Amino acid sequence: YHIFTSPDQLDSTKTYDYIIVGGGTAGSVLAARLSEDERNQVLVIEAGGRVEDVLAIRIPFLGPTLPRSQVDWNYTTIPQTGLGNRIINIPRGFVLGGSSCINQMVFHRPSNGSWDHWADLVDDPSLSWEAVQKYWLRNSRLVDPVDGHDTSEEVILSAHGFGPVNVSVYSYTKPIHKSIIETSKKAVDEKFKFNHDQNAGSNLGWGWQQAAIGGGQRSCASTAYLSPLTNTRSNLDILINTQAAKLLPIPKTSNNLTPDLRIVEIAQNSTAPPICITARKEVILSAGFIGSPKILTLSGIGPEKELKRLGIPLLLESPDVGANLQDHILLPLYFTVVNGTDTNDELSRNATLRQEAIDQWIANRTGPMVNGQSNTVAYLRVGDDHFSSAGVKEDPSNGAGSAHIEILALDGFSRVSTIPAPPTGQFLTLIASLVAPLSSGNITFNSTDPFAYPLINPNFLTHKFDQAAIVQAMKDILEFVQLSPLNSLVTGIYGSIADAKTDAELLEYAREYSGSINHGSRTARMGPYGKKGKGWGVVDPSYRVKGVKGLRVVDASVFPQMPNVHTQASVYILAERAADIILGGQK
Ligand SMILES: Cc1cc2nc3c(=O)[nH]c(=O)nc-3n(C[C@H](O)[C@H](O)[C@H](O)COP(=O)(O)OP(=O)(O)OC[C@H]3O[C@@H](n4cnc5c(N)ncnc54)[C@H](O)[C@@H]3O)c2cc1C
Repeated sequence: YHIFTSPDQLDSTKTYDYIIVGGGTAGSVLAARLSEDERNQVLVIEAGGRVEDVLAIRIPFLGPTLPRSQVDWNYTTIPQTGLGNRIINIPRGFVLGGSSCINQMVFHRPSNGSWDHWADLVDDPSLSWEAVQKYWLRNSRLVDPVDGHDTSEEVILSAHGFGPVNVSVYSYTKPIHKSIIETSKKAVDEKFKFNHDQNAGSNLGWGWQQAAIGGGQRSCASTAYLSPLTNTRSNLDILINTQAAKLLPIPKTSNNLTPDLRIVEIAQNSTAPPICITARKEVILSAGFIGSPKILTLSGIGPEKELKRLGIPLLLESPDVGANLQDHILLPLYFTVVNGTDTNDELSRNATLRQEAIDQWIANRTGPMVNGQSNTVAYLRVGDDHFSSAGVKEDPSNGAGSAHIEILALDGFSRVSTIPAPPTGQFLTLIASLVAPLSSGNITFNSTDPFAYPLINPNFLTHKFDQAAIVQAMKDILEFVQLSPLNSLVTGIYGSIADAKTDAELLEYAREYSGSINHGSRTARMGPYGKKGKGWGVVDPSYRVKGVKGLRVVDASVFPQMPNVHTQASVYILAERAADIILGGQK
């Protein structure tokens, strides 16, 4: 493909069949797949720069250094009433490959029942587990960890595919994680049972964590889908460092009143003169759960009241644009472990050790830098009484095989909260996450400047169910660390959580220390064909924006309901499916 850094480098006589706005996780998949047919001329417009320019993207252990760096959009929420009015960081990848290049690489597809539930919600069987299986297989593949250890007890090879994203389990497994898995294998309580492969249909129980890492390097949308095409695909152009501001309708040539939104207005900053490019076939928005509703709104597609307030002429009333925002919260609980246990604490504290590890990684892609931060993970359900006591009639998850809460195990004191890392000692961090939240908010805007930041309000921890579920997650963690053999490694609880005895005190701790695990979604939700208006979604099951022509949205904003796992694999699967639908339509 050709890469351009400024719009004036584009050949002004060249035209494109497809314009993809946002070269992130979904956008990179679409760019690679749509350009497989050499008759298609494809243009990607990406706000950020190139992955190759940032070493920390490639080194898995350095993942946590990427948020708040130059490859992050650096968004924040408005004050969150459920979290003591704190403002929460919302990182998003500002780079070709998007958030897949700055995320923590955990790689989980939702359970089999989740997909079937989504298919029911949007009334389209082509979203069922069985129907999307081919997209899972097409997207990722299991590779050996760099230490070459036998993984047959850790994953089920036959559940995995042959796609470009490399996925592996941890190398050089640490004693804490061995102990966690041993504990789960011995646990009497079903909820803590060992799961041989959390990507094989059921996510529930403890398992060895799978991460988008191969050959010791992060495998993201950019390196997996685009890098292999660097010297091929003359029909793919990628324009970086450039933002799409809004979409404009093609001037009408007939009495057809449906707006045809194939003109993209782009600019490099708010003072640069905007340039318009027209797609012959379609524009696809893949600008993420913040970028896509923003572009729709600035183009006059959104809730009428909101557009009026902003003074944007209404093109199409679409009440769900920017609505239904949900995210998963993250809450770390810290434990001291037996003195001298081999954890990552020294690596995190000692700059010389870290540099040596980076040098080793650069020399031969081995050593501690080849791993992400977590290594074992559990997905759990809460009891049905949690629904009724919160006044909830339906199970908030995607069904009986899906989780409400997650526990991520990190060896060492993880720097994911405002609690300062202690200068000495060895730690285990167990992060509680709510993966089936009912708290829901929105994205709104207070400016028509495409470069202005929106108001992001996930309304974290405002729903009664979420409050009960996070307390349950904390109790589950406190129960698990007392089980054998893990209880012989864990020596105590660290921090003020040790004093929390009642549910109310546990909830207070959660309000004080929760942040986002960065799974924002649903701001241009998918709904069934034919149904329009509030609650029926922004796009149909073929990702077409309802009520206009020439425009689809393909990214995390279209999830019909939150995945009850980490979100990237769902984005990849939905993007592979979108490419298939688009290419199928042109045959
Ligand atoms: C710090 C962090 C940690 C995470 N950890 C995990 C994890 O461990 N496991 C997991 O499964 N998921 C994780 N996630 C979530 C997951 O990465 C995202 O859900 C997924 O990557 C979203 O994909 P997307 O295509 O919707 O958006 P993105 O990948 O964010 O892509 C959107 C792209 O559009 C570009 N863009 C936006 N606006 C414009 C515009 N106006 N013009 C041009 N370009 C634009 C952006 O720069 C970006 O490249 C994490 C996310 C973050 C940020």
